[in-house]
Amino acid sequence: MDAILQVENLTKQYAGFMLDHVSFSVPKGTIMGLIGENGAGKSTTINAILDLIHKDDGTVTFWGQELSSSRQLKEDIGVVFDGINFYDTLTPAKVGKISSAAYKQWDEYLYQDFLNRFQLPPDKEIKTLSKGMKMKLCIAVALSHKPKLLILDEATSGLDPVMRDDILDVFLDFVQDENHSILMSSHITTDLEKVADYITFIHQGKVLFCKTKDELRYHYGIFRCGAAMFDQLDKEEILAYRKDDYQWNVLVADKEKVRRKYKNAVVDDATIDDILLLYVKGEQAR
Ligand SMILES: Nc1ncnc2c1ncn2[C@@H]1O[C@H](COP(=O)(O)OP(=O)(O)OP(=O)(O)O)[C@@H](O)[C@H]1O
Repeated sequence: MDAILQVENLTKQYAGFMLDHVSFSVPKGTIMGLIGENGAGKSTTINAILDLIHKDDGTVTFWGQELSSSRQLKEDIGVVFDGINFYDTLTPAKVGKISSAAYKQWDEYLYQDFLNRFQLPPDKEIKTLSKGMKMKLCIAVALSHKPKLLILDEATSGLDPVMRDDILDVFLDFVQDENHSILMSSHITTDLEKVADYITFIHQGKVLFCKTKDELRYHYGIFRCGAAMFDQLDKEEILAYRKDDYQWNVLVADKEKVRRKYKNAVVDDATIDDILLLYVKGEQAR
């Protein structure tokens, strides 16, 4: 697997929280979704990857190289956070001018195209833009310096569904070039269901799993059953479970096997939200 980004044993200790030996990699031409409950450690992971916070341990390599002061690496990585970091009195046009001086690979034509596509008025001060417009501006800037890797931390959260859909198409276009990849954290798991190739689930500072989205979609399922059936279940087949008022909801990694083994079993497909909820709010079996 040819990885653009490789994270190995990334560790960061805060009082009351530890990012604990987080490892995953983002292959070329793919989108990696980072999911997890509030406070799971997604932003800490992204900040440590980008060297914005000091890591206690672990290595992060981009194209097989550790992030250093290398200017080229900074050109090659586009970053968007949930929050704007441009001065309020700038306008999108001025941001373009500043960025063209800051980035060797800046493509003004592409930037103007994004301003049009995202319906961003070039001459309005940033302080007068809505949250979603500011977010679109950040995405336009990140893409216009022609990075090879985009790192997005909750970058689509302020956007309405129509604009999110447009932006997701932009992301899918971006990874059509097989030398490009995206790492994106999001609580909007339906967005990840649409675009991600892989999902890394961080729970309480640890990677719970890193899997292809198709494995989750085609193999994971939720077995709904009563107490008697639950007691009979082979515990090896259970990933996590939770009891509600009427039944047991059991997350299984191979829904077809369970369907075959337990006749008349009700086994639903599992969405990423279902998986997250069962792991976070339920009991983990192994
Ligand atoms: N600078 C800091 N000092 C101390 N603790 C911190 C600091 N930054 C983050 N934390 C703690 O680290 C933990 C993980 O936070 P982080 O922001 O990485 O979570 P997250 O998964 O991105 O959450 P959310 O989905 O809410 O954005 C939290 O308990 C948070 O309080």
